[in-house]
This record gives sequence, C-alpha cells and structure tokens, in this order.
Amino acid sequence: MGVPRFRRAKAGDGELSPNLYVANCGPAVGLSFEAIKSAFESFGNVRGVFAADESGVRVIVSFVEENCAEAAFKALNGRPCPLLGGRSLHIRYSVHQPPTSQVNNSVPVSLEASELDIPGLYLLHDFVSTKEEEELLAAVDNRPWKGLSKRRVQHYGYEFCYDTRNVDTRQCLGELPSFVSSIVGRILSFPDLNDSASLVLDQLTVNEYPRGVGLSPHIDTHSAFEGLICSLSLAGPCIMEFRRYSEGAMLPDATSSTDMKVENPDNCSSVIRRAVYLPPRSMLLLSGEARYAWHHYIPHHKIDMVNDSAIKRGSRRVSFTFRKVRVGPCRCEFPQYCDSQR
Ligand SMILES: O=C(O)CCC(=O)C(=O)O
Ligand SMILES: [Fe+2]
Repeated sequence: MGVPRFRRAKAGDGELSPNLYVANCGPAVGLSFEAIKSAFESFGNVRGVFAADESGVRVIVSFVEENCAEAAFKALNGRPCPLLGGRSLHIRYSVHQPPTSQVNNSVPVSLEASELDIPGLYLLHDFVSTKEEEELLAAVDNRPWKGLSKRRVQHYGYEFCYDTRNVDTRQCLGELPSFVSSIVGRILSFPDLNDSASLVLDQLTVNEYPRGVGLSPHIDTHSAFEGLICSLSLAGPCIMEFRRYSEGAMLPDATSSTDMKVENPDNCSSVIRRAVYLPPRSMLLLSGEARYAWHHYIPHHKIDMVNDSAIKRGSRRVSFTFRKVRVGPCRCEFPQYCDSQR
C-alpha cells in the first residue's frame, strides 16, 4: 500500500480535514513520530504520523476525527508546544490524495537532455562500459552501506548530513577512492564545462535505490557544494524530473507556505516541469541554471512511462554523485534559491 500521500487543502475541499501538515517538527529536530503522535493525542485519536517529505522537519498528523484536528490546530499553530520541546509549530490543513488522482501526473519524458532546454544540463550516454559498471558496483558492494529510511548510501571525501542537507567541512574522510579515479578524469575532460574552479571533485555520495524508490524534489544546497554536480546511473534506469518554480522562495529547507507545492505540482500554477530518462551507465551533469535554479526529482515509480513504452525499473538503481564541497558562501546568479544569499 505504501505511505499515504497528502496535498495542501484548497477552496472546495471543505473547511476542515482530519489531517494536519505540521512544519518545524520531525526526526531531524529530535522528535520521533511516536513523540509527535503522543503529543497530538492529547486532542484525540491519531490514525498515524507520516513524513510530509524527506526533510525530516515536516510531518502529516492524521487524526481520526476532524474536530480533534481542529482543536489541535487552534491550540498549537504558531505557538511553542511544551510537549514537543517548546518548538513553535506551523500547521495547515492537508487533504489525503487517493491513489487514483496520483496517475496522469507525469510530464513527457525525453531521451536527450538537450530536448529539455535547461541551460547547463547534459546527459552523456554510455559514459562507462558494462565492465566498468560491474567493477564499480562490486567495489561499493564490498564496502559498508548506511541505511536511510528507504535507500542505502555511502559517502566518500566528506560525509553528507541529511538533517542539515550540508557537509561538515572540518571532517574530511580522505581522498575519493581509487576505483572512481578514471571516472573523475573523464568528467574533467568533458569540454562544455568551462568553470575549471569547480572541477576538483572531492565528495562522492553513492545511493542505492530499491525498485520503486525515488528522491524528493530538491536543489542541492548551494552553500554546501560548488556549481557542478555529476551523477552516474548504474544497474537500473529511472526518470529524473526537473522543476523550475517561477516565484522563487523554494529553498530546500524552506518552511514557507509554498513548500508543499514541491510535493504537489497539480496545485502549483507557477512551475515548469521537464523530465529525462536516465539509462544505466549514463552520466548526468548539472551546472549553471540546471544546478542552481531547478529542483531535481526522481518519482517513486516501479514503472516509468517513456513516450509510449512502459519501462520497468530494475531491482535497484545505484548512482554515484560527484560534487565539490564549497568553501565560503555561494555567489550564484539565483539568489531566490540560494541559502548563502537569503
Ligand atoms: O541519484 C541520483 O542520480 C541523484 C542524487 C541526488 O540528487 C543527490 O544525492 O542530491
Ligand atoms: Fe541532488
């Protein structure tokens, strides 16, 4: 069945809902789902607490009764909650989205990045051979994985912290491993990347996604990484969607009233969406506008529709994402998406 999905309540949904979207609250700030459930249960029976997105600081609290949600909303919205460490909660009503309205929410999928017309986006097919792919997979499968809620990761160079979406630059884990040296060299020889300062790639995140698992829409934190992000797809395919929000204010950790639009593009009139198919062994390069101003997103699908073909995801997809850790603030041309220029 999977985790239920929710969208922001809008006119026509009725005034009340048993579901509350609660920001500034979640495992990333030390509040477990159990602790949140028990705090909200002082207002009535809670059916469940779910992550609203991957941030760890936004949850959906789903009550059995609407009037209990209303009581909790009135008592807690915008006020410090003593049962939750005195945190000030930001609450809105949220509506359960039944599975039937989740279909046909897709955009046409291109096979070539150039068709997306996103400056700074490149997709290089067959960037590694099948033999290299096997060797890279064997190398990471021989090393310890760290389990996240839905996928496994490995970090090299610097650890990436999912709660802050940043790296701890004081804690270097060492050089990138020798099994990726030839890949890094090949990236550096790609001619269209003219910003040579960003080409000393020193951080690698390896992600292993089981079939059907994706990644929430995000822009990699500007202050954490420089202007080039390179992602090598191995083992299985997926599609990647890109979203450009015209109003800005879409910082990855924003708790503003716009942040639910990321999860619910149907509610958002000001988003441009494009998608590309990432086959195994392809390298995706994000630079410039593609890196700084477009959210990227891997839908949680087991089957992707690419033109008229249904393409089944493999039993897993493993990606190697190479980045350069930034020292000093970001000075990009997209301040509306930039945590350094807020
Ligand atoms: O799996 C991928 O290709 C993308 C990973 C990604 O976007 C990230 O780690 O920030
Ligand atoms: Fe990313």
